[in-house]
Amino acid sequence: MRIEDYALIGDMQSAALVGRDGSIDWLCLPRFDSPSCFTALLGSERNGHWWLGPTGRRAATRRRYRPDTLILESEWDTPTGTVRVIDFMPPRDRNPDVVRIVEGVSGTVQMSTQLRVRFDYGRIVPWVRRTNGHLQAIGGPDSIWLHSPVPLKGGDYAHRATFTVKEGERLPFVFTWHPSHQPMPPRIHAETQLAETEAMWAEWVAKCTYEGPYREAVVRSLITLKGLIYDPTGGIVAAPTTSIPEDLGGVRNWDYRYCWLRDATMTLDALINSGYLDEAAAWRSWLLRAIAGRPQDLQIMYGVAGERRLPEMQLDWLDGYEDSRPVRIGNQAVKQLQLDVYGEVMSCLFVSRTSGLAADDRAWAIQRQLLDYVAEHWDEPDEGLWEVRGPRRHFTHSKVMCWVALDRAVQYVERFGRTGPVERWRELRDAVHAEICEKGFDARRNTFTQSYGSPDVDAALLLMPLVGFLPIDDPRVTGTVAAVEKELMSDGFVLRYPVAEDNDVDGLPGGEGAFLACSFWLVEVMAMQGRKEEARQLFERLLALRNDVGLLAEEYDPRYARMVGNFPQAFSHVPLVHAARALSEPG
Ligand SMILES: OC[C@H]1O[C@H](O[C@H]2O[C@H](CO)[C@@H](O)[C@H](O)[C@H]2O)[C@H](O)[C@@H](O)[C@@H]1O
Repeated sequence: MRIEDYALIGDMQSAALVGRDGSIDWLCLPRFDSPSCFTALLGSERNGHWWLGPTGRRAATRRRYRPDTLILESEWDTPTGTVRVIDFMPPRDRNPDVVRIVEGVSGTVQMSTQLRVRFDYGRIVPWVRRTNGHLQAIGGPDSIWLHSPVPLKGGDYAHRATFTVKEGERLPFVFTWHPSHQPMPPRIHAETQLAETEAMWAEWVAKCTYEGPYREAVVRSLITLKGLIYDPTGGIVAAPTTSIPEDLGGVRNWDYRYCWLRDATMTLDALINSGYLDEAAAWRSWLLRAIAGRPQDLQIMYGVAGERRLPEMQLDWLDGYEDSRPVRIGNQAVKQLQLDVYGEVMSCLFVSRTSGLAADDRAWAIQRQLLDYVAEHWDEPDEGLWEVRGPRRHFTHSKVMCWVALDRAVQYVERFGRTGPVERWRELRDAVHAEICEKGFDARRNTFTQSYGSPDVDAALLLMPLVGFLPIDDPRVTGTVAAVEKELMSDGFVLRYPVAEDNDVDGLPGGEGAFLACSFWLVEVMAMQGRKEEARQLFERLLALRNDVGLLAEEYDPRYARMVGNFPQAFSHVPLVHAARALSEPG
């Protein structure tokens, strides 16, 4: 199944991917980063899945989300009638549930279901038993119950049923996880949960303040971003999946089920600009807990509750998505130095305050500590925002974001009357600016470069005018944008940096697709340059890459005309929201 054949359902603690054929191929419970119980996405059905659809198994005729919700409706037209399956995960009171309601739309349709639960990322075949007609699968710490309107029969380590649904009938299936040492959880009422889930989403969407063009795409992106927030703590995952490859058949397979400071702050920027301040407040509290301690211990990412150890492992029993191995869990990049995150955190906290979030003395105390760290370490080489696994370098973008950290600190003091060594920050800000313009700029080619003295450009340089480092009409910015457009375009979309089998920009073998965030950044830059028509055309080409339910992966590979990388990806949906806003501005 292609990445774009999946839709997302979730309960803001975890999420599932539902294929066009009605198969749930990915689900981690109880949290985003828990071991999965359905892992067909990264292996085969034998690694766990739950299929439900018309007998014979085929792709849905059409799918959609119920307007302004994360409730999926898949419909199949068959020779005997039309059937709809409504899939959702109700926001949790206690145990996580996946609800699937089969609804007869017209005629009579024969349906089938097949359930293979495999705990621990597709490895543990559970012990399955039936109690009062309900099915329980139990293995190690995990247990699930399936309450179904039809009995499922076991065989070949799977459970199956075939049944018919007539026009007007509604048959609810409820799948509930709980820790195996606890008793069977109380059964939920599917239809009540459906009504409540729909009301919850409608209420959330009603708060959206965005009224500009492309509103439908913006709202779908905002709902997707909200679905990536771990509600109990306010942490935000970069994506709900691991190891969907950036290079089909290759090794660029990473676990994104964690809270990157970079991705999370960018997500918040999009939400704050669209009227969602509660999420910013929850994340600021998450941040204060996660990074509490010594500033030198700050990590670039954490678990959703602020966990610090995210050891990277390879799951050798899984074949990988289209043979893309290894499948990894955990992420070794947690140990990297990425200086840009200081600028992203400072900028996000500044924007939160200017947007109306109440002052918090603890937040300012932490910001001062972060500033102390920047002041001491800004001139060191780092791994940069792309998390290269090669040697550290003086990445120009990292230095620019150190400038942002200092700049926002100065503005914070000026605007909100906070105290701090503002004169020292001003001087350092100007010194950082001068060094970047001297060492990060190639006057001969009239472009900033990926790192000091590098022959390459990098799409992250597009952020320079967007963060206010230089004005949009500065000739050095104009030259850099032109260089990115000349050197990094692939089929009209933007690569993050040059990647080829024979170069070593990121220390990894293989190539990759166009990075969607970078393509959206170019839309914003073009709009700022007054190239509105070109910007609009690129934006609409990007919108056309979204799948049938409006979702984007991390990258798009023009070689195969397919989405690649983890899915759906916050880093792609965030700049979509910003780019739409940029297109709505006059001028
Ligand atoms: O491509 C190599 C790196 O890929 C991942 O990092 C990317 O995803 C992060 C989460 O969205 C994002 O913050 C980062 O900017 C991207 O480069 C992966 O997590 C890394 O381990 C890997 O080295």
